[in-house]
Amino acid sequence: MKEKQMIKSPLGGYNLKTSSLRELAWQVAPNLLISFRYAWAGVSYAFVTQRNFRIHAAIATIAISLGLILRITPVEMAIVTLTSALVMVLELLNTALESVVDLTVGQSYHELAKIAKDCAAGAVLISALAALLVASFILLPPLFSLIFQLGTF
Ligand SMILES: Nc1ncnc2c1ncn2[C@@H]1O[C@H](COP(=O)(O)OP(=O)(O)OP(=O)(O)O)[C@@H](O)[C@H]1O
Repeated sequence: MKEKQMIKSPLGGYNLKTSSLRELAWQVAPNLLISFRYAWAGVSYAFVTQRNFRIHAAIATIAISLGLILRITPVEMAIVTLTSALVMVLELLNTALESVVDLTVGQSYHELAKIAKDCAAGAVLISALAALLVASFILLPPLFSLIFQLGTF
């Protein structure tokens, strides 16, 4: 049975809190499998429509494969995986935010829409730069030593 609670907000007014269903949602996933399917639909949408997401996915695949080939330690592997995933996660959030902004303001110019989109793009940029640095620190030394070893044969 659905339970509703009216919570007094500190800024005045009330927030409607429901224990199980979100009443304002057009549809709520009835089970975990369908939830997963919606999440996968989001990832597929980003992959098909966002060139940057495809680039990040390709770079992440290369970085993780290199890590396996170079036999870096499990902790290093975890760091490379996490930083690569972070870039893709932020790209997904950037795509979500762009959609919400476009839904709100349509094709009209709004200074706040610009701030929202620019900041979301900035978050992706910073995570990509950090991932590049992390990959350089972890992958380049063993890669260079492998190339050096191959060169000496
Ligand atoms: N409605 C708007 N009002 C004001 N500025 C906007 C608006 N829509 C987009 N812009 C500006 O145009 C830029 C590009 O918008 P767009 O929606 O293509 O985002 P993007 O980050 O370039 O997309 P992608 O991540 O797909 O490359 C934004 O970063 C923002 O500066």
